Amino acid sequence: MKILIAEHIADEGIHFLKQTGFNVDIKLKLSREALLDCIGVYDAIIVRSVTKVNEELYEHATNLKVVGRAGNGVDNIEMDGATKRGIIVVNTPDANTVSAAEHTIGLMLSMCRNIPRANAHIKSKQWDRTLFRGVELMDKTLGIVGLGRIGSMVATRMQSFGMNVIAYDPYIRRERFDQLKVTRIDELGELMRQSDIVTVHTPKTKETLGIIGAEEFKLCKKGVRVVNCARGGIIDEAALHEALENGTVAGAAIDVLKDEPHPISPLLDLDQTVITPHLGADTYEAQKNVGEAVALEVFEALQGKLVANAVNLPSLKSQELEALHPYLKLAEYIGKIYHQIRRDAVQKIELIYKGEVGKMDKTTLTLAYLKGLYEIILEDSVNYVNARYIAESRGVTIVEGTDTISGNYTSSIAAKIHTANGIFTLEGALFGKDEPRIVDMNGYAFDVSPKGNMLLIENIDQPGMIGKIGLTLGNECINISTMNVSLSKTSANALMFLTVDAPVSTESLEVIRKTDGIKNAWSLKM
Ligand SMILES: NC(=O)C1=CN([C@@H]2O[C@H](COP(=O)(O)OP(=O)(O)OC[C@H]3O[C@@H](n4cnc5c(N)ncnc54)[C@H](O)[C@@H]3O)[C@@H](O)[C@H]2O)C=CC1
Ligand SMILES: O=C(O)C(=O)COP(=O)(O)O
Repeated sequence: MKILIAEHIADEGIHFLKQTGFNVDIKLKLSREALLDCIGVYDAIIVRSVTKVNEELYEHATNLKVVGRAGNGVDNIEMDGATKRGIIVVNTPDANTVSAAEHTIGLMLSMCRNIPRANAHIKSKQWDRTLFRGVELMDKTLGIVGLGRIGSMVATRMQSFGMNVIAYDPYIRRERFDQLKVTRIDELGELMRQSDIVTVHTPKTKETLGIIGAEEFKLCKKGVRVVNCARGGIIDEAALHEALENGTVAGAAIDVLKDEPHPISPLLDLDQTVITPHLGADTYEAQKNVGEAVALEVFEALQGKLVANAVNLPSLKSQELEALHPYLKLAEYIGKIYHQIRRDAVQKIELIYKGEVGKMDKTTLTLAYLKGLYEIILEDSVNYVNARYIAESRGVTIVEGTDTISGNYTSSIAAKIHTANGIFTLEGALFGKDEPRIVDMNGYAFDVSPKGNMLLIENIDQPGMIGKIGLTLGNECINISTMNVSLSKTSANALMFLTVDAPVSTESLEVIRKTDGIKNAWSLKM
């Protein structure tokens, strides 16, 4: 596997990837043309916030399986393009939070006390103490837009400065505001009215781009100050420039610009601004954390593992993933069976999660089922990332449900596949901690461990069939490890699941199918 590191990450991360045996190329500052030229040979790319991972890049990246974002914001990565191609995008959202929060506070203090200008002044060998009078933070109101990881760290730290902290974040539960002792404000306009300093900590999205603009500045106290350590453009730069010039806004502290990495913003020319070149995550600690985290995630994602910080997958914590693992295996096995037996196009899938498994993350379990289902026909081109996309693009309706009652088992997953030619049902249960079993197929009861090479035989339920099948398989040099027979409750047929030592060839399958009393036979690979 080949990995391209396209932006600088810490040595710890590079070292980790190299010792895994992967082929690691470090090509920093490649021109766009050079990047597009070489990306085709890579299985993974690691970037920070500068490289645009977009449709143009995906079109050249014919081998790409993983995009590793060494950092938090993923606004430089086009998610739909990645998802439909099955490219997994991973990031490291917790690794640089402290640094970003501390930089926000550093910027805030620098702005309020005019530290950068005073520093430049004295370094030019001047000493005038009348030019830099600042303002205190104590007893001022800090308005936070976006009370997520960084916003809440800024909140608690600024409370220790004696600030009154209020926040606007409609997506965060009230309890979280109470827990942080932050006053919840229901409207952005109201936050603008009350704040002495406003700091933004949202991701850059269609909704947040320009969320603070000319209209919002009209609502502010005269002399408000603003901080943007999130993404360029969340505070509209033209509106901010105007508000700084007309005195509505007294100061702006900014780490991120709309046109970075090009230092062309008119904000750079104003005395009232303190600006850093996107340094929020630039500490030794954050870079070490980020580098190690992204390296591990890229390594795991390349091995097909479900990674905790996969951005285009449901988000799960590592402990949740661990608990989910045996159920994911079960869901995937159940998925794998249908297309090894039937070809009929799937119209609708009903998945019922029964018992304990009903309390777990159904979205991810359904992805595992769909991955299993499509792996049989699409092989490696399906994974957790694009499994649902594939189903939906084929017009398949997916219905998920739960049932607190799971019959004889603590947990089971029942799949009902609707096709133009009828319904196919399959149920799998988990035995012990992590043993998947097939317990029912189309009304035939079983207790089968789905593993390795298997054979499914449908035969007439008449004396001597087991011996006959044993003899036929023996003649074909097929060694049987286990055999599980189930009789139909409604017809004179039986179904038989066998585990065999080696794959059953098409020729042998034909011989088995022609054996007297055998109605059909399928070779399965689990
Ligand atoms: N300057 C730098 O070097 C760094 C910048 N960042 C940026 O910081 C930002 C925040 O990061 P985290 O706190 O980790 O993200 P987070 O996802 O933990 O928090 C973001 C919060 O914004 C809220 N939000 C989303 N849309 C909103 C809206 N329309 N109005 C109000 N609130 C809204 C969400 O509910 C969430 O609580 C991101 O843009 C990230 O890229 C992160 C690290 C370093
Ligand atoms: O992690 C983030 O979102 C950041 O903004 C840090 O970006 P960077 O990795 O320093 O280019």
